[in-house]
Amino acid sequence: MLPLLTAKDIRKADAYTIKHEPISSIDLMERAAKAFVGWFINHFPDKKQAITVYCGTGNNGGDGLAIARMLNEHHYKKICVVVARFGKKSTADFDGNFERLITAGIPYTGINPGDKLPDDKGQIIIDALLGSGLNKPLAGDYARLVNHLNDLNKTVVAVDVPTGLFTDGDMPADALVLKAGLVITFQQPKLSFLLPESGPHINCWEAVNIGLSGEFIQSLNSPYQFIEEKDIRQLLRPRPRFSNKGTFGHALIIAGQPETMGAALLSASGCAHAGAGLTTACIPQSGLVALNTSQPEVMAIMRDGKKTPEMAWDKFSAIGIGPGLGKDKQALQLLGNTLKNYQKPMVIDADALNLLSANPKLWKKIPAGSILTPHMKEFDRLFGGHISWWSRIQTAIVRAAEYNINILLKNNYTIIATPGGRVYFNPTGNPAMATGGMGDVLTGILASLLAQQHPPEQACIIGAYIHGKAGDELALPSRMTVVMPGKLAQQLPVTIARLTL
Ligand SMILES: NC(=O)C1=CN([C@@H]2O[C@H](COP(=O)(O)OP(=O)(O)OC[C@H]3O[C@@H](n4cnc5c(N)ncnc54)[C@H](O)[C@@H]3O)[C@@H](O)[C@H]2O)[C@@H](O)CC1
Ligand SMILES: Nc1ncnc2c1ncn2[C@@H]1O[C@H](COP(=O)(O)OP(=O)(O)O)[C@@H](O)[C@H]1O
Ligand SMILES: [K+]
Repeated sequence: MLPLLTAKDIRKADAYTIKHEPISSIDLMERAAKAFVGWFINHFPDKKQAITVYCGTGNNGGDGLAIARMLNEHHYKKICVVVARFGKKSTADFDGNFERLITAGIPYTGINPGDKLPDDKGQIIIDALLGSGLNKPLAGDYARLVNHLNDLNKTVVAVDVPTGLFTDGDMPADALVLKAGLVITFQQPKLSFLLPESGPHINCWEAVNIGLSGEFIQSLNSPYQFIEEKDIRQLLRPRPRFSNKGTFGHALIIAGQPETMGAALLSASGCAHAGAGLTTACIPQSGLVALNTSQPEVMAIMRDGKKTPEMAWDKFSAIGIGPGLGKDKQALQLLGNTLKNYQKPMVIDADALNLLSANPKLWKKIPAGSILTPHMKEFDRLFGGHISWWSRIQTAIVRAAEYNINILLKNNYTIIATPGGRVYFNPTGNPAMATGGMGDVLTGILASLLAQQHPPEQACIIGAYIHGKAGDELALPSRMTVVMPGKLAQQLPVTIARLTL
């Protein structure tokens, strides 16, 4: 896992590294600039392109000056530096790098408050105006400059953080930010890069290691963690040779209405393909032919639409409930009965979440360790409206602890909040997965992993990762715009095999 730090903690990690490595802060800046330049050269190898580096007078600006000098050393011929001197102060490392820039004979233009903004003949803009030190929304001269640069519609490469973007905390929806085609960010993605509010401002980002003390970063015990492939490789176990279907549990998927049988089929398919030993689907009677035809592997318990069928609850190692279930009286009764009769962690999704929102009495019946899988709208129905994704995360932390549950909030970077206060961000998945039925497959995967005895927190981490990874394997190589959920379910055994040692 890659710990994700807030700006405050990043400053602490910078200071610790400077003191204990030890390294002078200007040398750390040099290292950061070098890491940036390494990536920059890979992405933009054409050394004849005109590049303008816009620098503030803080350490982000100091990085910009060092980057301009290094690009010049790498024979980028047309480097132009613009220094925005909008404040009275500058940092010592900015000043140090300014001297080095002058010594290297690189020309620069200074702009002071109220000055006319210079023309820009560059093809590429490097944004080193403000970084993680942003402490208020852009206004005045900064706003004027950023609006001007946005209007130029050039390729912008941001240093560490796009100017105007807060790294964490609530972000106003209308925040002014210098839009970046690429952000080369230091040490770790900033938390805000993983939230939808950053979508309009960042096309893509790359994190480069600048060697901040790993030991110190771990000691901060950040609640925020970024899942990496190696974590999944550690968690997935090969199937033992002496095993049988009983070894991998029996999952029950309670889902579907006559008109939403597809949700039940997709969920059951996700469950079986993710490796449950046995999968049973509790479905409306009218769906039996569809189930038997499309998935002969899955067993059925039929519902007549009137009362909850008799079920031997104990024989199921895990339950997933909700996809396409409907919100009528029978669905409510079925959810109530399930919560009354089943005490092990279960997966609660879709209509089961909507029923829960409308019937808050059910909250106290949810088994400890259960997994709730809302998308944004379901989340807000459960917990009230939110002004930002940051505030949704804070609510998820509180509610996961209060109800002793895992909340898997679906998103481009799906967010998992655990009862112990951890927040995991899942890196896999892509927009080709934004298609109806995709969440139903995830519910099946999660129920399957619970049935296979993965503890709920692990099931969330593995489930979100392999779901997104299967989607990536299908969509990315051929730039497919849509991945069908049924196809994704079929891809799962391949994805899992590739990740199993
Ligand atoms: N040793 C370190 O601390 C390192 C820092 N690095 C760089 O340093 C950056 C952070 O530097 P700083 O903390 O100096 O901060 P910035 O350079 O991001 O900002 C400079 C100053 O601008 C002011 N400011 C904030 N918001 C403003 C606004 N809306 N309008 C006008 N002024 C505003 C603040 O007083 C802030 O300190 C990182 O993003 C990274 O690029 C890297 O060089 C790696 C090492
Ligand atoms: N742009 C995207 N990037 C990554 N994953 C996505 C994207 N869009 C959707 N997904 C994933 O697809 C699933 C969609 O779930 P959901 O909205 O519940 O679908 P449905 O209710 O139709 O089954 C979630 O797991 C989500 O993370
Ligand atoms: K910047």
